[in-house]
Order: sequence, then structure tokens, then C-alpha cells
Amino acid sequence: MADQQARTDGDKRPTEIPVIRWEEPPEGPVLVLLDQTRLPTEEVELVCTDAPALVEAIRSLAVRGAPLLGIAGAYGVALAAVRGFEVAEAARALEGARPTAVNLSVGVRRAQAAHQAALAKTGDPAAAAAAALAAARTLHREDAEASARMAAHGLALLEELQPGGGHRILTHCNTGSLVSGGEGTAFAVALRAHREGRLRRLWVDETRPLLQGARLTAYEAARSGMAYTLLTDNAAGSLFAAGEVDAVLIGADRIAADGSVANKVGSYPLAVLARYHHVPFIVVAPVTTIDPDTPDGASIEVEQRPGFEVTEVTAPQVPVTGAGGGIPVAPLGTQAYNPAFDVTPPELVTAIVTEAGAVSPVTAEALGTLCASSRQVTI
Ligand SMILES: CSC[C@@H](O)[C@@H](O)C(=O)COP(=O)(O)O
Repeated sequence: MADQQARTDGDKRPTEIPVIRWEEPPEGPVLVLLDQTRLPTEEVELVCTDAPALVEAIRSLAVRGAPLLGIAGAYGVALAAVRGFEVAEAARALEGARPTAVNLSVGVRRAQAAHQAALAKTGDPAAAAAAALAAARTLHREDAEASARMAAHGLALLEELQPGGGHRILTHCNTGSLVSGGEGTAFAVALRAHREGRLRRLWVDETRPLLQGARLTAYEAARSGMAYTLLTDNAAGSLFAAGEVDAVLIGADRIAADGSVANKVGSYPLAVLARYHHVPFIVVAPVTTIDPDTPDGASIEVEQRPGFEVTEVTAPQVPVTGAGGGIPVAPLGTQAYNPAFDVTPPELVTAIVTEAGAVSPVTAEALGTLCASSRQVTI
């Protein structure tokens, strides 16, 4: 039985609540998450005492976004190990919680490998659990470092494309500190541009149906003090047509070996619009999001989400009535097509920016070289 408890703390400022942290109270270690389903109206912590609780938090999107899923998955393995649960079973459940973001399996496997190696070496379950936790902490720290490097590389690329700053950037979904051990991927680039006085405006797609742009990116943008404007996803076309977008910056959930990019549904239409309007379409993601074992876009498994996310809307502070717990906005029984992601082919991607540098044009060869030069085996 999943053991997940909500904890509110009205005294904390948003910036003081980390998106994820390991705690060791007397009752035993726990993984504490900032519940992203409650943002932006409430900052509520979710306390997971076992892997099934974390699986539930991943499925419900309380914890989400590719890099953070990797970190959470690694801590989840450590949690199972430290609390004496079957580690292989926990790892399988965590990996299967969401299929598209490759970082989830990268994180889970890394902690599991550390656990197995320590167990084989010492035969001591406590030492093996400590090794899994150390691997999770290392991944967490590395993600923060990667984030800072992506921001630097991304801004350098923007400046190369449009010298002198004044960037008007359009982004989709949420890619900031809520998805990362650091300041994120695409959002971290915009944030750096803002801090250096080089951002004119961040255009934030609301990101239907779960509104990661409106609820989460706007929340992060507001906290940063940058100039930002929220738009409905289908207003992007007229924004491009009006010449108001200098670059599109998005993150990625999985990048296939050929450079196809899976990201939040709505990214592919933006790539098509960007190409038509001669605007650079830039993907910012850590090297761990590049999956050499997925050959092409057609091989990427795209998560299908429940239809009620489209047929109903939810808001944390209004009464709920629909089958999915939301307010119905479509006739009862309406079927919905609700893929969580779409896939953009490499020919529509101007550049992929990673912590190890940028690849442009995006080709299988260039990505392979980047991965070979930057992948480290750390367990
Ligand atoms: C750096 S985050 C990149 C992606 O994970 C992000 O853009 C995204 O699509 C997240 O989707 P979500 O369904 O909210 O987990």
C-alpha cells in the first residue's frame, strides 16, 4: 500500500521549498516532494515513505519533467533499499510509472546498479542502500551542474543567432527549477538571459490540457521578475505571424539517436510554425535525455493520458464534480485523444543544446559524437 502524506507549511516562501529532498526523521528516511499538482495556488509537500507512493506521485504528475523524474527515480530506489523493500521490484515499478521520459529509467538504473555493485562487493544490505543513496545524490548534484552549463551554452547560441540581446523567446510546458536539481533546461536559458539584461520577453504557452505553462512556468517566471506573457497554445501562430518571436526554446523527454525530439504535446506544431516563419527552434536537454537505444522518432513510446484530463478542467480551489475529479467541459461520455507528448523530426530542430555543448545541424553522427565524448559511467 502506497504511503504518501500531504504536508502544508504556510510559513515557507516558495523559494524555500525544494522540489525534492531526502529527509531522515526518527521514523525512518522519506522522500519529500513539492506537489506540483497544487501549484500555483498552494505550496504543499508530499512525503513518500515507500516506492509505491513515489510511483503514484509520478503518475499523478506531483513530480514531473524529465530531469526531475530521473532524480526522483534514483531516490526511489534508495528509499526501497534503505527501508528494506525488494529493490528490483521497486525499480521495475518506478521505471514503468511513465514511459516517455528516458531520464526516469536512467536514474532508476543508475541507483540500482550502484546498489547491486555494493551488494556484490560487501554482501551488506546497509552498505548497498547507502551506495544507492549516494548515486541518487550524485545524480541530483550533476543535474544542477548540467543545468548551469546548458544555460551558458544556450545563451551563447542565442547571442550568436541574434547578437545584441533583446530576445523574445517562446517556450512550452515547464522546464525550470521545478524539473531539475538546478534551474532547469530551456527555462534556465531564458533566466540567464533575463539576469544578463538580454531577455525582452518570455512568451509562455499555457500547455493544454494540464497547464504546465500557466501553472508552473508562469509561476517561475513571476518569481524571477522577468517580463513574461501567457498565451493559449493556439495563439502561437498569430504571434509568429506578427513577428513577435525570435526563438523557440523547449526541453525534451527523450531524444532518439537520429535527433527526433519527444516533448510535451504541442511542441511539434511549434516546430512547424517556427520553420515556416524562419525562427530558430532550439531544444535544451541534458545528455542523459539522448537515448542511443531508441533509433528514431517512430520508436519513441508516447504516453497516452486519461481522457478526463481533456474533457474536464481542474482547479485546486473550486468544487469538483466530474468522473476524473474535475468540472466537465464536454458532454458526458465524450472520447478524448490525449497523448502527453509529440515527436519533432530532427530536420525541424535548429539545435540541441546540452551541458556538453550544442549540436547544429542535428544529425545522428553529431549526436553520437557528443554522447561518446561526454558520457561518464558513474556508479
Ligand atoms: C526539462 S523538462 C522537459 C520535458 O520534461 C518537459 O518539457 C515536459 O514535457 C514535461 O512533461 P510532463 O508531462 O509535465 O512531465
